Amino acid sequence: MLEVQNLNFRYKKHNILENISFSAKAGEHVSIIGESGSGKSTLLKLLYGTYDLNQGQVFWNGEEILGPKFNLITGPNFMKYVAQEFDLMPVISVSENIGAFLSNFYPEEKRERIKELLEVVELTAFARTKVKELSGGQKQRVALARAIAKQPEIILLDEPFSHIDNFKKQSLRRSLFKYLKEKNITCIVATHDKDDVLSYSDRMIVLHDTKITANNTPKHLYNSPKDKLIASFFGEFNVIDDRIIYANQLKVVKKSDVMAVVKQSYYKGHYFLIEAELNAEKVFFEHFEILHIGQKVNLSIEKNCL
Ligand SMILES: Nc1ncnc2c1ncn2[C@@H]1O[C@H](COP(=O)(O)OP(=O)(O)OP(=O)(O)O)[C@@H](O)[C@H]1O
Repeated sequence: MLEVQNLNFRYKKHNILENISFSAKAGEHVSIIGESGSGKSTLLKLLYGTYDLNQGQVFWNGEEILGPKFNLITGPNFMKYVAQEFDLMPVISVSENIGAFLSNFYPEEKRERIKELLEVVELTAFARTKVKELSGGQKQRVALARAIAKQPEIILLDEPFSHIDNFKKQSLRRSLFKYLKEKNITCIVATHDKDDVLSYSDRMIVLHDTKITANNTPKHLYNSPKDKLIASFFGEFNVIDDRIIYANQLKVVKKSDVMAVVKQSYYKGHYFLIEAELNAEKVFFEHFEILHIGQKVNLSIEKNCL
């Protein structure tokens, strides 16, 4: 179990994180979200022992994770951290990078393990390719495979799919997160992407203004976003009578007391996002077909919680 107790950290005089406390059980998947610059990457680095804390403590199964003042080598061996800049060896192959920290005493097992890892990150076809010849997304996949090669107890992922294209992202996400759950590896992910969170995270921690402002299940935070920051993470929304109403909760109906004028329709694949004007304010709603500029529509709020 990871336990973070009253962590405080500043870069020089600039407070980045204050009074951060949370825990994560074995096998739990926790997402850290927040605006750019809110301290997500810094928090992961602190969990890994990259810097000394100004205050507070971090424990894994009761063992304290200490910073460079107390450790020559950053990062305990039960923990792996995949940074946004992946630190690979460019002139050796994908397989050699993935196997770099695996024991050479059992060559057959090592080969099998590398094969399994190449499958998890869908890089089997690139096994012999030199890392310097890979794209950014392919390098990121090598870094992920290398991090899980020795089966850590806990893995820290900083925007793990940021360089990976949409074609691959969905299947890679399913494959990696399923693998971590099966192996009971605790996973802490800093992300901007709701698709990393909604289907996979047990908990979601929101960082804002140096503090944790929410720590709950994604389902709870989606259904009851307590502020605009949380709602905006999940999608387009409106504030109507001081309530947050997602665009997909506002419906066009035959009759209602609320009339809006369509300003724009945005094609989204299986629906259109409609921007309209209601009492001189912008509103957004989803509709199954295009609506034309100037068209008047009646709207109604429909709570469609799962
Ligand atoms: N090495 C550093 N020295 C000084 N300030 C830093 C350093 N690294 C980050 N910061 C500052 O700390 C704050 C938090 O940065 P951090 O990278 O943790 O945010 P983030 O939430 O991960 O952002 P993003 O989503 O853009 O990756 C920012 O204001 C940043 O400028």
